[in-house]
Amino acid sequence: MSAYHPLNEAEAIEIARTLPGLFSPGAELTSREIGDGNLNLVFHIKDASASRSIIMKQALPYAKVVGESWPLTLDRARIESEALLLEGTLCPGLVPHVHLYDPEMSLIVMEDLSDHVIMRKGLIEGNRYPLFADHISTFLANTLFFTSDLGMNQQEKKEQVKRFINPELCKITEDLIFDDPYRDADTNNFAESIRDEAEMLWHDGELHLEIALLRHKFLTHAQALLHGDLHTGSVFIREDSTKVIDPEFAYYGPMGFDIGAVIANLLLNYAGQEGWTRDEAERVAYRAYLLETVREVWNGFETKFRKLWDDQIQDRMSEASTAFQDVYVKSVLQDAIGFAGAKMIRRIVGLAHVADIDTLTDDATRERAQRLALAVGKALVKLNRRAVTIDEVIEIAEQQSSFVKA
Ligand SMILES: Nc1ncnc2c1ncn2[C@@H]1O[C@H](COP(=O)(O)OP(=O)(O)O)[C@@H](O)[C@H]1O
Ligand SMILES: CSC[C@H]1O[C@H](OP(=O)(O)O)[C@H](O)[C@@H]1O
Repeated sequence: MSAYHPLNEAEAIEIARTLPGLFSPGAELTSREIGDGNLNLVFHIKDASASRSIIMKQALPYAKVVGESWPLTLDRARIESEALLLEGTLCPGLVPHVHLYDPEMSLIVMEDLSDHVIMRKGLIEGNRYPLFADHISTFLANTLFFTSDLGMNQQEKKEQVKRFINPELCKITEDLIFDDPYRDADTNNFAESIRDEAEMLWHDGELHLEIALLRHKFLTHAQALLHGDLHTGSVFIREDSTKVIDPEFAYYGPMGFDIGAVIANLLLNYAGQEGWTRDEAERVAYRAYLLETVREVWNGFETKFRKLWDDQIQDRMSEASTAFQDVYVKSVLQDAIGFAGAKMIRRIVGLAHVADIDTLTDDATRERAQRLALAVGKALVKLNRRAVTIDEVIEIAEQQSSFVKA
C-alpha cells in the first residue's frame, strides 16, 4: 500500500529531519504551510538558530482551489522536479535548487527563496526590477532553444517529449484558457457588472476562430519544453535576482505560450494600475515601465534566441536556410501575442483570476481594469496572425487605456 497522504505541519518537520545534510540532529525546527497557489501544499521549514530553511512542496491528489471533486494526478510533482532540474542546467541561477524529489510522497524539497518576493506582489506594490527582462529572456531563450529540434538531438528530443507528457495539467489549460471563457461554462467566474463583456466573448466569431487556432497549436505543436504556467506568481524576484518556480504544467508545446504568459501578466498589472498608483503622473510612469519591460522581454528573447541559432544549431536544414530563422522567429512572436491575449481574457472571466485586478477594492475601478484587460486581450488575439513587431502590443495597450478612462 502506498504511504502517500497529505502532510500536516508536524509531519513535514519529521520528514525534514530525515533529509541528509540539511539540518543538524536535534535542531529546533518550525513548520508553516504557506501555499497560496491553486493546487499544492507548500511547507516552510526553518531552523531559526542556524539560519537554515527549506521549502517542501507536496502535490495533492486533487486541485486545491476546487477540492476533492477535481481529482488531479500526483505525477505533476515528478514533472515539476524534472523540469526544475533541467531548467537549472540550462539556466544556472534562474530556478531554485532541488534538494530532493520523493516520488512516494509526491514531494519536492527545494531551496527556500523567502529572501525574494513573488513578482505579482512586487508589481502591485509598484516596485521595479531592472534585471527582470534580461533574466527572463535568458530563461526563455535557453529553455526553449535547447529543448527544441533546433538545439538538441532530434531522437533524444522525442524521448524527452515522452517524459513530459502531461495530459491532466494540459487539459486544465485547454479548458480554462481555450474553451470555457468562450461559452457559458460553469467554471467561469466573473462579476455581474461585466456580464455584457462575457456574453460578447461567447458570440464573437472572429475571436472564436483565433482561439480555435491557438488552442489547436497548444494541442499539437510540440516545439519545445514549456514551463507551461509562466505568470508573475511563478516568478520570485529581487532587484538583483530572478527565480522561476512552479513548472508543474511543463509539457512540449508552442514556444509562444511561455513568452505570451510573461507579456500577459505584465499587461494585467498594467490594466490594474488605476487602482494601484496614487495619481496620473505615477500611473503614466509605471505603465511606461511595464510596457518597456514587455518590449525588452521580447527583444531580449529574440536577440538571444537568434544568437543560439547562429552559434549552436543542431539541425542542418535550419542552418542551411537563413530565411527560415526569420520565418520561425516571426511565428513565435505572433504566437506569443495570441497566447498573451488569451491568457488575459481567461484571468478576467475564467476560473482563476489575478490579484493585480481582483484585489482592487473600489468596484468601479476594478470594473474598469477588467474591461481594459479584456479589450487589450481581445485586440491581441485578433492581431496575432498579422503582427510584425512587439511595438504593436505596446500600441494596443496604450490605445485601449486611452479609451477606458476613469
Ligand atoms: N522555493 C520557494 N521558496 C519560498 N517560497 C515558496 C517557494 N516555492 C513556493 N513558495 C511559496 O508557496 C506559494 C505557492 O507555490 P507554487 O509553487 O506557486 O504553488 P502552486 O503550484 O500551488 O501554485 C508561492 O506563492 C510562495 O509563496
Ligand atoms: C484549477 S488550476 C487553475 C490555474 O491555477 C494554476 O496556477 P497556479 O497554481 O500557479 O496559481 C494554473 O494557472 C491554472 O490554470
